[in-house]
This record gives sequence, C-alpha cells and structure tokens, in this order.
Amino acid sequence: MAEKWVLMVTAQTPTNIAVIKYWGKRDENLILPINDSISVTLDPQHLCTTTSVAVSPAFTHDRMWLNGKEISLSGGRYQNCLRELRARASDVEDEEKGIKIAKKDWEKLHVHIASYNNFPTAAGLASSAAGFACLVFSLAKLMNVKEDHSKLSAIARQGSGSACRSLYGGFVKWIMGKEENGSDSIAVQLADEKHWGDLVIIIAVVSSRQKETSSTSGMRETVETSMLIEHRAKEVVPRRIIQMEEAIKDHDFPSFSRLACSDSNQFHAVCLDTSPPIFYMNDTSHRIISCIEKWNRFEGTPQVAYTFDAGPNAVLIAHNRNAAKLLLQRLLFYFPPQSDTDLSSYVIGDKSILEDAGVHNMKDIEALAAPPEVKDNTPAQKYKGDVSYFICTRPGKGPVLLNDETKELLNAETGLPN
Ligand SMILES: Nc1ncnc2c1ncn2[C@@H]1O[C@H](COP(=O)(O)OP(=O)(O)OP(=O)(O)O)[C@@H](O)[C@H]1O
Ligand SMILES: C[C@@](O)(CCOP(=O)(O)OP(=O)(O)O)CC(=O)O
Repeated sequence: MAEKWVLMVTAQTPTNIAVIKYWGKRDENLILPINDSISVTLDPQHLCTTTSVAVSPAFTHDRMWLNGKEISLSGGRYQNCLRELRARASDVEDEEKGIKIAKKDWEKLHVHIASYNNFPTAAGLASSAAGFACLVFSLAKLMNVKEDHSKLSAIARQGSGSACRSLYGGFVKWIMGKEENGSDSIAVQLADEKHWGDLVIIIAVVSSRQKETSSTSGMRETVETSMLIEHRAKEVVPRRIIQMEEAIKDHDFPSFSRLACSDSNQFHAVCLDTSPPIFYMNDTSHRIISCIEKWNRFEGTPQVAYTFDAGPNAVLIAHNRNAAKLLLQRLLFYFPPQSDTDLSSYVIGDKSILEDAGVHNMKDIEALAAPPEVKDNTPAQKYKGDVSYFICTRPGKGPVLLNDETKELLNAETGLPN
C-alpha cells in the first residue's frame, strides 16, 4: 500500500433536544444512563454538524480538526469510538479509484477527521450530540461497518450520551438498557419527523459563551450528592417516558407540553439539589418560562412547551405555525434586539415565521403590542439585548451522506483541511 490515494466520506448529522432528560450515569466509561430519555431531532438545515473523514496510506496518525482548529484525539471518548468502529470495519473497494482495503488493514490505517458545527460549540446547544453522532456515522460509512443505526447509536453513546439519539430523525428514545457491557443501551426511533409535522421550534440563544459546568461533571456531581436524583430516575422518569410516548403517538400537545416543561424544571431542580448547586438557567431563562406559563394559563390550554438543557438557552416548541407566530411576537416584544442589531441576524433559520408574525423591520418590533395576558397589569417590562438571537426550526431528519464535493472539509488529494 505505497500509493498515495485518499478515500473520503462526508456526512451531516442533526442535533437533538431532550424532552425527557438524561441526567446521571451508572457507568462513566461506557456512558450508561440511570434513566431512559426522549428527544426531538432538530432540522439539520438550521442546526447540524458536517464531518468529513478520510483514510490514506500516507497518513501517519489519526488527526482531527474541529471548526478549523486541530484538536487532540487522545481523549477516552474519541478513542472508544475509534476502537469500536475499527473492530467492526469491513473490506472496502473503490473500483473507480482502484482502491482496495481489506478488513485487517483498518487496524494499521489512520484517519483524518474534519468537523464543523454551524452553531456555537459547548454552549448548551448539544454540539457534542451532533458531533459524536456525525463522527460515528461518517466513519462507519468510510469503514463499511455493516451495522444498523441502533448498533451505531451504542457507539456514538460512548462519545457523548445524548449523541446516540442523533442517529435518528423525528422522535427518539434512548433505552437505558440493563447489560453491564452497554450492548442494550441504544437509541430507537419512536416516530419520524413527518409524524408531527405541525410542531415549530424556536430557540432563544441567551448566551453563546461556554458554560461553567459541563454536562459530564454536572451529572456526576448530581449523582454523588443529590437525594432527589434517585427518586427522579426510579419513580418519576419511568412514568413520564410511558406518558410521553403516548403523547407523541397521539399528537397530544397538552400532555406533551406539560411533560416536557415539568421534566425540564425537575432536571434543573436536581441541579439545584446538587452540592455545590449548579445553575444552568439565568434571569432571562426564568423570564421566558414566566412568559410561556402566563400565556399558556391565559389560553387555558398549552400553546408552547419550553425545555432547557445544561445552559440558559430556551428551546420552545409551539404546537403549530399560528402558535409559533404568536410566540415570536411575544419574544420580540419582551426581548427586542439592541438598536444596532440587524433583524436578519437576530432571527435566523426558518424566517417564514417572521413573515407570519408580520415583522419586516425594527419598526415592526417597536410597534408590537403587549400580549393580552399582561394588558391588565402594569406595563410589561422589556429586556433589550438579553437574548443574543433566535433560531426558528422544526423537527428534522437523521444523518445523511453528502455527495456534494463542495461540502467536503478535507482536501481530496492531501486529506488535510480545506
Ligand atoms: N463536531 C464535533 N465533532 C466531534 N466532537 C465534537 C463536535 N462538536 C463538539 N464536540 C465535542 O463536544 C464537546 C462539547 O460538549 P459539551 O457537552 O461541553 O457542550 P454541548 O454539547 O454544546 O452542550 P450540551 O451537551 O450540554 O447541550 C467539545 O469540546 C468536543 O469535544
Ligand atoms: C442536559 C442534557 O442535555 C444532558 C446531556 O448530556 P451529555 O450527553 O452532553 O453528557 P455526556 O454523556 O457526559 O457527554 C439532557 C439530554 O440531552 O438528555
């Protein structure tokens, strides 16, 4: 194998937001959780990771570049994923390029990985979920790993727990499993993205700075010190999982919303019950919760569900386009952009919701009326600049291979970043 060929695969993988949260591990190395969790996959058009992986006899060691910067692959999580994939690699033949890789060659061959997140990394927008899912999916294709998505999810899980749910589109359950080796701790699809196509998701990016306590250390401290976590994992979540599956199957938005909001609040309550306490939400997060709670109560039936991961950003799930329009009007009313902000960078993603809301420029935002649920009270206060930007999106599809050469992140001849 003295030739200098480069074989490359590029894939795109979505991120996901948990509506029944994973928080706490029973095995730190294999990443085995203490409860099942359920998530919604977000449309990769708006939030996704793109990863190119390449193999060449010319590569001297495994290397990775994340968002253009070289990072070390020596960490246990990357090593575990690479080892599991190499062990399952098969023969690969590319007749056109005259490349033949035998199964046993994969132990000696090295890979180059380049990945790009089209959203802030490590800011509570689940970059590790999309990132590890994409790494595993693309390497599995390159190495001709002949296993289904559920088996691949058990490998992605070893990169980051929530990553196993990004192997599927739509609505996904991560089954915690019972086996000590983690073989039954896998993700399964509950319903695809078309099943509940009415849902609209608006993310309020409250802060895109890197957070103080990572999910990994946060959940470790919770398991070690919180008395509430055991009750949550053993009593509360198992019941909620059954109810959430039903709500999704039946398109029952009121139940979906109540369960998602309660579960997010309970996750943040166990963070507060951790010693020392962990605060992921901030004042802006709390104001968003109040706004939604007030509106939902005023309407008599939930219009929007909220959920917050390990950070202050709000993920708001509206039951249809009309609710999303009314939601965006409320959000822009309470959280108008700074005067020097450009509207097109303040609301990104699916801008058609902005059209529905009748907001075309900054003047339209200033002209928004206070929502009816606050009218009788003192004039509603506004919090200009407290939200960095909004992303409008929807439930989306799972990983896909990209055959477009212009999307490749590695050079087809050198295997180095483009
Ligand atoms: N595209 C990627 N490919 C591979 N690994 C990635 C990628 N993006 C992020 N990661 C890994 O995930 C880490 C960030 O994970 P972290 O859990 O801190 O943040 P997050 O996933 O953005 O937030 P959260 O999981 O709490 O929602 C990065 O330091 C990196 O190791
Ligand atoms: C709050 C959460 O987003 C926690 C995600 O934790 P991670 O999957 O990032 O943690 P590790 O398994 O240690 O990598 C809830 C969820 O996604 O279910």
